[in-house]
Amino acid sequence: MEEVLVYLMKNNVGVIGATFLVWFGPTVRLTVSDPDLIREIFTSKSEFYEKNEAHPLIKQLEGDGLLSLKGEKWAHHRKIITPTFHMENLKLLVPVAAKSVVEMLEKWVAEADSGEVEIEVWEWFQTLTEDIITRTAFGSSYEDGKAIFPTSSPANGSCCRGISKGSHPWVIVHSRFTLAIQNIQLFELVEKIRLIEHRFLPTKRNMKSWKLDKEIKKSLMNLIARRRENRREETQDHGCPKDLLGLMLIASAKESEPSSNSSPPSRITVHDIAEECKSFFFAGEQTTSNLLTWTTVLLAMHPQWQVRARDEVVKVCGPRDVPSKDDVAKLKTLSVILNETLRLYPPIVATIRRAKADMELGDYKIPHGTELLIPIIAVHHDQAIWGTDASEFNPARFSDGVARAARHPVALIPFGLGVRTCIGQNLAILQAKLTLAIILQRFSFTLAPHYRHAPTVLMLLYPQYGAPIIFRSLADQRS
Ligand code: HEM
Repeated sequence: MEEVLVYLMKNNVGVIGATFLVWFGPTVRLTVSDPDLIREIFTSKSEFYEKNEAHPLIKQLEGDGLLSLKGEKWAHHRKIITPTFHMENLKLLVPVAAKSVVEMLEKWVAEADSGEVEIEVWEWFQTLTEDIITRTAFGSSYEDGKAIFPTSSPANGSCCRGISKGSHPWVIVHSRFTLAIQNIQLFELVEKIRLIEHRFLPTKRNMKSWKLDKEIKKSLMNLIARRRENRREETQDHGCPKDLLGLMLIASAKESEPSSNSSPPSRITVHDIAEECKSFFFAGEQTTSNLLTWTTVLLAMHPQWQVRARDEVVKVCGPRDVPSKDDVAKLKTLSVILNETLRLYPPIVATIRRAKADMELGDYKIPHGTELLIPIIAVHHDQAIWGTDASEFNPARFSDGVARAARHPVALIPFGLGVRTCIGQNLAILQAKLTLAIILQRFSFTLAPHYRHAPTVLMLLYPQYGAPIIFRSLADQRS
C-alpha cells in the first residue's frame, strides 16, 4: 500500500490518487490450480462465489448480457436463451453454416496458383465465426442482423467495423487485459484513473462510439418492430432454428401480457436484446476462431493426425459434398483433436471468481472479497494431472472420453464449469467440426515456411505472428 501511495505522490496524482485508492483499494488475488478446489469454486452455489466485475472498458465491449449479468436477471436471461444452444436446435444451422464455409473455400481456390494457396487462417476464421454467430442470433433476419452488426472481411477488404473493434479503444483494452493477466496491481490503479478520460469525456473516439451504439439500437428497434408484426410466426415452429432474437421476443411478449406475474426488473427490453447480441459477438467470435486457428496449426504440424481425421471424414461422409448434421456427430477423431487443442491452447486462459463472504475452501480460509484466479491453461499443462507428456499433442489421450483422459475427471475446463459454464460451447464445437471436416475434404495443408510459433496472451491466447498456412487442393493432386 505504501509503495502505491509513494508512486501516486511522485506522479502528482495526489488527492485524486488517494481517493481512488480508498474507492478501489488493492484486492487480494489467489491462484487456485487444484482441480478439486476449482470444482468447488465453480459448482458451489452462486451466493458463495460470483464472477468478478469486468474492467469497465471490457464491459463496454462485452455488453450487459449473460457474460456480465448477475443474480435474478442473469438467471432469467440464461433460461430464455438456453434453448438457442440445444444441440437439436443448432443442428438445424448445419446447412447454412456449411454454405458459409464452402463460400470461404471457394474464395481460397480463386486465389490459388496451381492448386496451392497461402492463407492467413486467423483472419479468415474470424469472418466465418462472425457470420455463423449472426445466424445464431438473428436466424431468419440474418441479412438485417448483418447490416446492424457489420463484420470484418478479409475477402471484401473492409476493415474491422464490428461492434467489438474499430469504434472502440480496442488497443487500450488489449493492453489493459495484459496487465490484468500479469496482475500488476499498481498499474491497475493508474489505469482506473485514466479510465475517467477514456470513458466519459466527449473525445472524438468516444463520440464515434456513442453514435454507433445509438445507431445499433435504432436499427435493432426497427428490426424488432418488424419481427413483432409477424409475431404469429415467432411462436410457430417451421423447422427453423430458434434464434436469440426470436426467443427473447417471445419472452418479452409473454411478460407484457396482463396475466404475467413477472416483476418489472426482469422484463426483457430492447436494450436487453441489444446487450445480449453484443455479449454473443464478444464471447463467441474470437474464441471460436481461435480454436479453429490452433487446430489447423496443430494438424499442419502433425500430418499423421491430419490424415487420420481426413480418412474418417471421407468414410463418414461418403460421396456427400459437405457433412450432414448426423455426419458431424460421428466425427470422433475430430472430437478428440479438438479436445486436445482446447487443452493445449485454451482460448480463454484464466477466469476469476470473487468470494461473496468469508469462506472455507478446502483447508484454506478465504476472506470476503478475495479474488480467486483459476489458471485454466496452467491446469491443462500440469504434469501431475496429465502425465509426463502433458505438453505434447496427443489426441489419443481422449479416446476413452474426457473424464478418463487425466488423473482428475474435471481437468479439462476450457469452457469453465457449473452454472456459468459457456452457453455457446455446443455451437463452438459444431462449427469447428463442420469447418475442419469441409476443409479436410478439399485440402491438405502445411505450415507456411515463415510461420513462427508464438502463442501470446492478449486477452485471448492468439498467435502473435499470425497463422499462415499453405493449402493444396486435393482435386488438383488427384488429377
Ligand atoms: C472455443 C470457443 C469458446 C470458448 C473456449 C469459450 C469459453 C468460455 C468460458 C471459459 C466461459 C466461462 C467464463 C467464466 O466462468 O468466467 C464462457 C462463458 C460464456 N460464453 Fe463462451 N466460449 C466459447 C465460445 C462461445 C460462443 C460461440 C458463444 C456464443 C455465441 C459463447 C458465449 C458465452 C456466454 C454468453 C458466456 C457467459 C455464460 C454465463 O455466464 O451464463 N461462447 N465461455
